[in-house]
Amino acid sequence: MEENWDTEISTEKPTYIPNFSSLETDNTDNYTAYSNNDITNQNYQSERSFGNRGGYRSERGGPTNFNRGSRIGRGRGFDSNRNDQYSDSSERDGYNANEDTQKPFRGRGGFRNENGQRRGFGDRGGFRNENGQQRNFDRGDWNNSGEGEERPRGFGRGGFNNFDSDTGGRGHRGGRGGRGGYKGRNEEVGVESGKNQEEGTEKEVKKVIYVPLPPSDSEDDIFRHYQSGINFDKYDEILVDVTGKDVPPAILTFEEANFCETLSRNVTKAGYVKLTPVQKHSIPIILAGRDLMACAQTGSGKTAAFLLPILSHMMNEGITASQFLPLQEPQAIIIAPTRELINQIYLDARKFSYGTCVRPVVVYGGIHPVHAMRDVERGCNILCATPGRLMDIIGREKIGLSKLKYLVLDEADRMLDMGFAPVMENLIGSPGMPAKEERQTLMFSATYPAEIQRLASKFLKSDHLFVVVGLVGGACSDVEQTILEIQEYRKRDKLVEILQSSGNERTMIFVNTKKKADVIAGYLCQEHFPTTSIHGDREQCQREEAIRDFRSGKCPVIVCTAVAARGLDIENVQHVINYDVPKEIDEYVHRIGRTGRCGNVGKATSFFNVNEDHVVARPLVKILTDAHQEVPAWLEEIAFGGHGALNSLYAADSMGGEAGEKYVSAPSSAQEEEASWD
Ligand SMILES: Nc1ncnc2c1ncn2[C@@H]1O[C@H](COP(=O)(O)OP(=O)(O)OP(=O)(O)O)[C@@H](O)[C@H]1O
Repeated sequence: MEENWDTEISTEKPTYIPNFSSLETDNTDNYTAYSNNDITNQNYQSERSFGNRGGYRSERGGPTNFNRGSRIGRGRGFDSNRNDQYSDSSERDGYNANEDTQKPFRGRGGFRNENGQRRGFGDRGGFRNENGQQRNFDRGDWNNSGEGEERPRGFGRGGFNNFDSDTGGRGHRGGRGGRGGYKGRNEEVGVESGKNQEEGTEKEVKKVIYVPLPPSDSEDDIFRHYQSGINFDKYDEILVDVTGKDVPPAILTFEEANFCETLSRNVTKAGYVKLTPVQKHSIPIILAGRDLMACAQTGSGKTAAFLLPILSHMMNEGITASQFLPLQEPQAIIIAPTRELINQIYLDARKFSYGTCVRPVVVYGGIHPVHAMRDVERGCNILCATPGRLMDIIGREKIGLSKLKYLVLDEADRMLDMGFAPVMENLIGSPGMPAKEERQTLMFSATYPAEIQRLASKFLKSDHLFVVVGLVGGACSDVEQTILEIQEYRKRDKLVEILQSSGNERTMIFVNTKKKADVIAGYLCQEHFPTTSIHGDREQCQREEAIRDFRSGKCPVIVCTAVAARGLDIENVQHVINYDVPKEIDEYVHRIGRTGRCGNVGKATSFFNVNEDHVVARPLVKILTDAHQEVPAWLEEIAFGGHGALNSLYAADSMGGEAGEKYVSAPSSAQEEEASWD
């Protein structure tokens, strides 16, 4: 799990993504992975980095020269010193993440891929290890602290440092030479000392170098929103069920919520005129001080359902942020499973608290920890955080819990599933965390598996309420769902065919593995669809750039893994394509919920490969039926017919052969590598 500050440093190797610029005659990068633009306020100047010289072999086996003869391996560097000043690097300059010096590291950049092709993101500069000793990467040092050993490898100049304690020794062996070192995702590049420079503590800090651009302060940008759609009023027809005792009556209008003037003004400026059902029921429940578990379909306004009553309380109490206190004690903590989602929630909190003294702050993995802590120090009433960062910042005693009144878990079922539950347990057991009787705990999601509902009660008061709008786990009814039965080897052509016929529609394509995300994004670029991608192996700056490019329409196609399945609210996503059907039906519901939001209509197409996906056939039929969608006869047959026959009928698929050929079980691509959450 990525969110732990330390494990984050030690994640897997980044996936290589080719630079497709040479495919375009005008030499513009469609694939934003390593676009030649200045991609962040970090002033990355990666003009010549990241290329590869050789061809890129497509899955079909044919060599595909994505980047013929691009200028590579010169390692023009970038400077992320704290003042965000661009280091006027020479062509060989490397990368400087040092906060105290502006001296750029010299990079002669080189990195060989698995085929021995040279790539160009390198540092040639020295590097100090945890003991403050200079380590010289020039000579191919390799330190894998996961294995506690140090051994030289054939890295040419430069080295590779993998602090991965979990995946240590994963054999990044050989073939990665070239001048300059390869910078592992979160390694301490250019850090003078591995010690924490804050307050002289001895705790080791593994440096993450990304400092995101502060969001725009312009009122227009803060309140920018998209229009609710033609089906917004139909939300009122959805049945709502509230379980529990002494249920506060629902409100029907914003006026009934009795928000203070500033909050009401902000709600209006955000374009909210009418409440959605989840808001009608949740707002009075939260205002009444009750614990809540709420379930409502994707895109139906759950974020405002918890933010508005919390902010209303805070504003009525005249809460103001205390600036420059080393220990901040927020009144509310909001947790979400992915970086992009928590950032989005933060932006909503900022919007609704605009013009008040309530200060929301966001901390998440992949950004510079010192930057995050400084931001917290400036005052923090609402802390929006991913789980690992939250625990870290609490552990560093930058955040105290004594004033905590609201604990919100967005995507609560995800926050309580096996991946995050231990962190959540730690959180509620943290010193100073008010007992559940003393705080208000709020959980929101579109899906709640039964076992998660049971687990949730551990976090909630016994008199909590459960609001269900529609069906628990039901898909958004505004999304037209199509399931296509298709064999694996035909998926790509089908994808291209769909994209060609859909013009410039903003499309999210979901796959089950990070590697596949790269491959499909690359393939689409090659086919001249401006495409970007987001997955857990991409650097945070690249992830954010990918979302920016998709939002702006610069890249109307984005290939995603599960990191983008939940919560993201992007205007005008017209089509979601499940290139791979997810292994869990709840994820299907979240994925297709990236379209058809806020009363707008959308469509979702899923490539159903019987060999891989038969296990979800039955729940999928239920989802389609509940959402009044057409259920293909063949899918019903798979769901409810004898499955034994299916194996032989469809087995040949994975081999690319005719049905009826001898079946050889191939490992599921989804098993190969589960898409990381962060
Ligand atoms: N009452 C409202 N009037 C107009 N727009 C609204 C209203 N409530 C929410 N919205 C807008 O609807 C969109 C979807 O809201 P939100 O992201 O909160 O959905 P969600 O239910 O949390 O979805 P998901 O389950 O995918 O996380 C947002 O753009 C939000 O600003």
